[in-house]
Amino acid sequence: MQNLEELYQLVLKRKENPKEGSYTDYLFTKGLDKILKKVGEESTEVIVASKNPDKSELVYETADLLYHLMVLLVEQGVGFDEIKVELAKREGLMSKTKDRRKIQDL
Ligand SMILES: N=c1c2ncn([C@@H]3O[C@H](COP(=O)(O)OP(=O)(O)OP(=O)(O)O)[C@@H](O)[C@H]3O)c2ncn1[C@@H]1O[C@H](COP(=O)(O)O)[C@@H](O)[C@H]1O
Repeated sequence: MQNLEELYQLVLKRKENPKEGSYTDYLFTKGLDKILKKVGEESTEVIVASKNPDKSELVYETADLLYHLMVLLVEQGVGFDEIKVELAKREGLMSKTKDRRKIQDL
């Protein structure tokens, strides 16, 4: 089982060492426009799946979207750590916002 960072690292490995028959390699070979098309398609599929009472479809489509997002980040040279740093910054911002709300509520 992979976590998201491990998936990113695997995709990065495919970019650095292309493997014949690999779907990831196929996407990198096709290039940015193809990757963007897939991200668009998978995003739409997440939206459609969200309307379905069966949540397993949403889980499946979310996994597809996350994979294609990892491919996009690697293609664009964005490191996984950059996303972690951005999320960490927001954590700080969110707690400050909550603190401000608490003060306003007094
Ligand atoms: N997580 C994924 C993953 N999620 C989805 N997909 C592929 O994404 C494609 C999405 O299906 P679609 O029907 O939308 O697309 P398609 O018709 O197959 O192809 P397109 O021509 O439309 O691109 C399928 O071919 C899936 O196999 C993935 N392919 C690979 N991974 C991970 O990447 C790793 C490396 O995979 P390879 O690069 O193939 O070795 C794997 O071990 C997995 O962990």
